[in-house]
Amino acid sequence: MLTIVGCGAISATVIYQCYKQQIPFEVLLRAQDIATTALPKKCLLFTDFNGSEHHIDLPLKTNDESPIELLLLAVKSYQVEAALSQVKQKFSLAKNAHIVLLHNGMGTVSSAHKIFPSAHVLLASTTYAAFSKEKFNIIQTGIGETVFGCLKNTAECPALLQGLINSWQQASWVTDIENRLWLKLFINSVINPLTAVNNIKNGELRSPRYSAHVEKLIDEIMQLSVCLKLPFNHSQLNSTVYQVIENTAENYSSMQQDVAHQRKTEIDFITGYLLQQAKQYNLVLPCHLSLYQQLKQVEKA
Ligand SMILES: NC(=O)C1=CN([C@@H]2O[C@H](COP(=O)(O)OP(=O)(O)OC[C@H]3O[C@@H](n4cnc5c(N)ncnc54)[C@H](OP(=O)(O)O)[C@@H]3O)[C@@H](O)[C@H]2O)C=CC1
Ligand SMILES: CC(C)(CO)C(=O)C(=O)O
Repeated sequence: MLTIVGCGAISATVIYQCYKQQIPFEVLLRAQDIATTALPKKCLLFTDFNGSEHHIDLPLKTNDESPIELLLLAVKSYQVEAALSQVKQKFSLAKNAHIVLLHNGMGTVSSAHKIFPSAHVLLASTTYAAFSKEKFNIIQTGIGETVFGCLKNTAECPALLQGLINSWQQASWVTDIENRLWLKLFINSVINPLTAVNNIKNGELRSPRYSAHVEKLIDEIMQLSVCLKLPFNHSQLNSTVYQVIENTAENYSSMQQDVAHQRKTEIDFITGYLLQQAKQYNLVLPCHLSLYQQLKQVEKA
């Protein structure tokens, strides 16, 4: 059984996939969310990319009768540690259980190992897009690709997860998840804070006004990429960043939206993680550091 923590934009995307393909799943919600009137009849309203509405019953996990075999967390990176601690307080994990961390940014694996030392930690990344209109009312805005894998490529895909992947045309198990997460983090570290501090859509980064700044951020990323022995080169990274800017030109980045709605951002797990890694190689990344500090000021205000 797949156990899914929360029912936000991306977890609902996975819940919808399970519902469509009749894959057994259960959902772990906070006590206050179960009690709230915002969850009528324990049902999720999911509007798919074509605009069709689906009322999906949420089978809630409320007791510890059967230990968790496969736990999927698609929560904000800064919520991972607290969510895992809450799971640990109430539920047990099966021997050989797997935990899948699906979020933007990096740096949560150590928390998962600390809280559940004997579980296998898997990672995932998605380019699907969705947002919460309100609690348990999710609108899908983009169909993308979801990849799953294991750090250092040391484990095989567990059967339960393979079942989900087999039924999901736009999902796969990959052997280079770390590189993919780094690439996503590099892209996010350019687009997200720049659009957030300047309060602009992604597409505005194509303007000459921002090109020198984007160039400097990419130069600094390349210095870290070389230290980490990642297989990226400057022109490839540059064209990938501009391709994502082009593809999402009309969108506001998640960080711009978080700032606009006065929510906490994932900056500590994107630029913060980048700076932390750079420090280990005595690398200073002045442009990223300055953008990090600006974002922190904006977040505070
Ligand atoms: N939305 C998107 O289009 C995309 C998002 N991502 C990434 O995916 C990750 C998830 O994003 P998204 O789905 O948008 O975020 P959401 O905030 O919509 O979803 C997270 C959900 O998990 C809930 N939650 C958090 N902690 C717990 C807990 N301990 N117990 C139960 N529920 C919990 C949250 O509740 P509450 O709100 O009450 O805290 C929220 O409903 C992020 O890293 C994001 O950057 C990546 C690609 C696209
Ligand atoms: C790719 C990008 C920048 C799209 O907006 C994104 O992942 C985000 O907004 O978090």
